[in-house]
Amino acid sequence: MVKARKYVVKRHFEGVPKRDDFDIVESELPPIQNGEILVKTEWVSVDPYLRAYNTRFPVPYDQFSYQVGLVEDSKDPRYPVGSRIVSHKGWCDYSIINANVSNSSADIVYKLPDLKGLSNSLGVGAVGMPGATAYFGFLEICQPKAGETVVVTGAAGAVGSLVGQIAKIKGCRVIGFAGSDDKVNWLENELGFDRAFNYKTVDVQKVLKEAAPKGIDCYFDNVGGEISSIIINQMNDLGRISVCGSISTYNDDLSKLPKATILQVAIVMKQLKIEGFLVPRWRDRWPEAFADLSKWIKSGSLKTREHITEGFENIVDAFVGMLNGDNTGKAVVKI
Ligand SMILES: NC(=O)C1=CN([C@@H]2O[C@H](COP(=O)(O)OP(=O)(O)OC[C@H]3O[C@@H](n4cnc5c(N)ncnc54)[C@H](OP(=O)(O)O)[C@@H]3O)[C@@H](O)[C@H]2O)C=CC1
Ligand SMILES: CCCCC/C=C\CC(=O)/C=C/C=C/C=C/[C@@H](O)CCCC(=O)O
Repeated sequence: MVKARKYVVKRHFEGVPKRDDFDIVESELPPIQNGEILVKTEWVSVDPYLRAYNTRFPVPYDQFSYQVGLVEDSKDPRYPVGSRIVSHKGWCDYSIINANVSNSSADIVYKLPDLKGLSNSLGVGAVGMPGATAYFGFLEICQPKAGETVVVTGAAGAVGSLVGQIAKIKGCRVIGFAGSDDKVNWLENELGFDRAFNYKTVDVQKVLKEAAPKGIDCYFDNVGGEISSIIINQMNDLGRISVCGSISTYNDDLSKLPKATILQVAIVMKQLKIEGFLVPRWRDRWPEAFADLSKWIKSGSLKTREHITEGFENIVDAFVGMLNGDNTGKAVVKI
């Protein structure tokens, strides 16, 4: 018998999530049946969508998220003992998975991609869902061309740091916004962003006029809110905006936020293309992204950084820390 622990969300979050919004539930797992695998969690992901999706589910619910795990027992020949998988089993230390049974779009399980000797944690980061988000959300929606100017918000995070570097690989000029001077230094001095700014301390409109004198062709929007309105109003005709997320509002009551009428004139007059997306749209094609991303990481043209929290009992702290901006690069928890 294996003793397993999992986080259960017991009440909807109000504002910033709290440790007391969760219970840790312990149980003894039964022996596995035909078609099942027993998985020991090694890396757990904490992501903004866990906050954004919270009110969509009745409580209590098991906290889902991506994780990388080691197969410890197997009655499914596709996933032998000793192999590693990525699943959406979330914040638990052991789980039993039947990859043949899918009750919802959240029942995700696939073999950990070939990481060519890189850390397995990349399976929930640059070679996982956030990597696919940056790759398809930017390349498919922005359709960048060499020489164009690209702006990225949330630029020092899991998705944003990859988008900026992919844009450089495609020959674009890249400007990033992030929430601390250390993050700005990392973007400019290690990742090769042409310019980066601390959105908490600069006049965004002013620095953009100076850093993008020819205007902005592509905007990858991770944060929403006022900064996005300022950026969109400085876009060139026929510019493309990929709306990935709006983390600046995830802890807010949306009914109390101002409406963004100021954007509509810019969208019409500049003939902008603005498109939101959810990365599962391209799930069949994620392996394409993973092949390019792992190749770029191995060759040194794409750099990754992780903000690692240790310990199952510290997952909520890691989650809240990520929402507060503690992370540079991908926030992950080592179990
Ligand atoms: N559409 C889709 O399919 C997907 C969308 N996403 C979205 O992409 C975005 C980035 O996700 P991810 O890379 O995983 O997370 P990050 O690694 O970027 O972590 C979140 C970051 O958000 C920033 N942040 C927090 N509050 C604010 C605020 N009020 N204003 C501006 N920035 C803030 C913080 O950085 P800082 O210090 O710079 O403020 C923090 O580090 C999110 O909006 C997420 O929901 C992610 C995956 C899939
Ligand atoms: C059990 C619920 C999850 C089912 C879908 C399974 C996997 C999710 C996935 O791969 C990635 C999802 C990312 C979503 C990101 C959304 C945010 O950026 C925007 C959310 C805004 C909002 O809904 O308020």
